[in-house]
Amino acid sequence: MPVKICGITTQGSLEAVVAAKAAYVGFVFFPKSPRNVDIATARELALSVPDGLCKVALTVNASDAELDAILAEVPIDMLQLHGKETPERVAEVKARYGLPVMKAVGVADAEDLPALNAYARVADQLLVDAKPPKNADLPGGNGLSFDWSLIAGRRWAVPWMLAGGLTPENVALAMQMTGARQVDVSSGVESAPGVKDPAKITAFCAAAAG
Ligand SMILES: O=C(O)c1ccccc1NCC(=O)[C@H](O)[C@H](O)COP(=O)(O)O
Repeated sequence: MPVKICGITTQGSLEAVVAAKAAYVGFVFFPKSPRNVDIATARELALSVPDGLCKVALTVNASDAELDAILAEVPIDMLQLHGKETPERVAEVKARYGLPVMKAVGVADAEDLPALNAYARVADQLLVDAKPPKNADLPGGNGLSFDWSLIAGRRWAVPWMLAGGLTPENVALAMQMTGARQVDVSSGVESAPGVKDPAKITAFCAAAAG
């Protein structure tokens, strides 16, 4: 299933992700997030992920020391950089850790689109997400959509995922309107901030599969 379920914090929700045959599972390392996991918890969860499900570590403007600490303990397959990391920093992280890097880019209007081309030159994947509101506590995971027509029919040099305010109810339309072949969700499969709902995970993956 071309789906990333982001912000998994418990074994129960991880089981739902596995059962729904998602392709990616995301662990959030950002203390302000209701989905934050500490390294020990992430390690325990990641060790129980079956082969074939890509384990993504999501960080925000992380230093080398912070990334070193995560990667020393948690078996991670991909890094998601969700802060203000520059293209140079993306390239540096890729070279230092030898892992695929997905760069999240926030979109609110057409002025945000050129950044996607710049990051496509250095990242392995793009996450095309809604731009957070000004003064938001979180740079992602806000349950907000952007105007999908802004990226309708657009393509980049690397694979990309659509994110931002997706739900089991709107994901099929979002994929149809944008041409996205991969999608990412967090709030849209929760019953409360940080609390994943297994039934919504199942419904989301089924709706994304078409
Ligand atoms: O999810 C978080 O709490 C989070 C915190 C800090 C940076 C990024 C975060 N989430 C990034 C994601 O990949 C989300 O899945 C993506 O922004 C979509 O979120 P949502 O609109 O809630 O589905």
